[in-house]
Amino acid sequence: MVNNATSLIIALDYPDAKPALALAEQLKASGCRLKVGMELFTHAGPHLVEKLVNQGFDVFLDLKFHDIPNTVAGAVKAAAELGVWMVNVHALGGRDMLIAAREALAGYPQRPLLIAVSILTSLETADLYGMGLHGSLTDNVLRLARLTEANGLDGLVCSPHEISLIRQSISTPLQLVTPGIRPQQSQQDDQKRTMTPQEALQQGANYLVIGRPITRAPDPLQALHAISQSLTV
Ligand SMILES: O=C(O)c1cc(=O)[nH]c(=O)n1[C@@H]1O[C@H](COP(=O)(O)O)[C@@H](O)[C@H]1O
Repeated sequence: MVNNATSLIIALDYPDAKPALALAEQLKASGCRLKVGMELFTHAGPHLVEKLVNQGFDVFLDLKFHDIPNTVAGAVKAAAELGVWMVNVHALGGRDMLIAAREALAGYPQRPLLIAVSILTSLETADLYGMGLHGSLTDNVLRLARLTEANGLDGLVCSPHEISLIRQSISTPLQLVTPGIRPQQSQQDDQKRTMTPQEALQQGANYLVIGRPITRAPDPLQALHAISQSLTV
């Protein structure tokens, strides 16, 4: 088990099952959780998700559902039936969609955590203007955080930069899931709102989603251990 492993969600963003299963094998004793996103899911499908669940991993199924309420309700049920630990929808799907997703999971004795994506960590204020979303980036994240809280979801995906504002403004202890995690000297890639793992935990993130700094490292386990070490100092 690595330090703070249960806060780490490793994004298995691979083009097929083979490298994903190979990394999962290396991570078995680490205590980390795994994320299957749309690239891997579209290639490898629900069978791979079940396989990881059966190996004992907590799996975050990150398909960011964003559709009409009936369709999203059916999709989150399908995720629950795969036995995943966490599933997400876009908060921009709106109130009725969020309620439909929550209600769809209500009957499952061991339901997944239902998390809403606020504003993607690859976006900044100028991008929001282009999409017709006015106000500052933090105004938009906070508005979606309030919508998420009001409709009874378990948590929110946001960047670590918004954590303290959300914690100050919202009394419900939402589970805050933060991608855009970059160790010192890592490439930013397509992420625009980033923070180091240590700072993100200090800000109060519940979970850190980390992909390429581990999966694209020459030695992913060594990269994970370096991140883990940085969390203890
Ligand atoms: O929902 C997500 O997980 C997510 C939301 C978001 O706003 N930004 C974001 O990067 N993600 C996911 O988090 C992971 C980040 O991967 P890296 O940028 O490689 O660390 C990817 O799998 C993204 O799909």
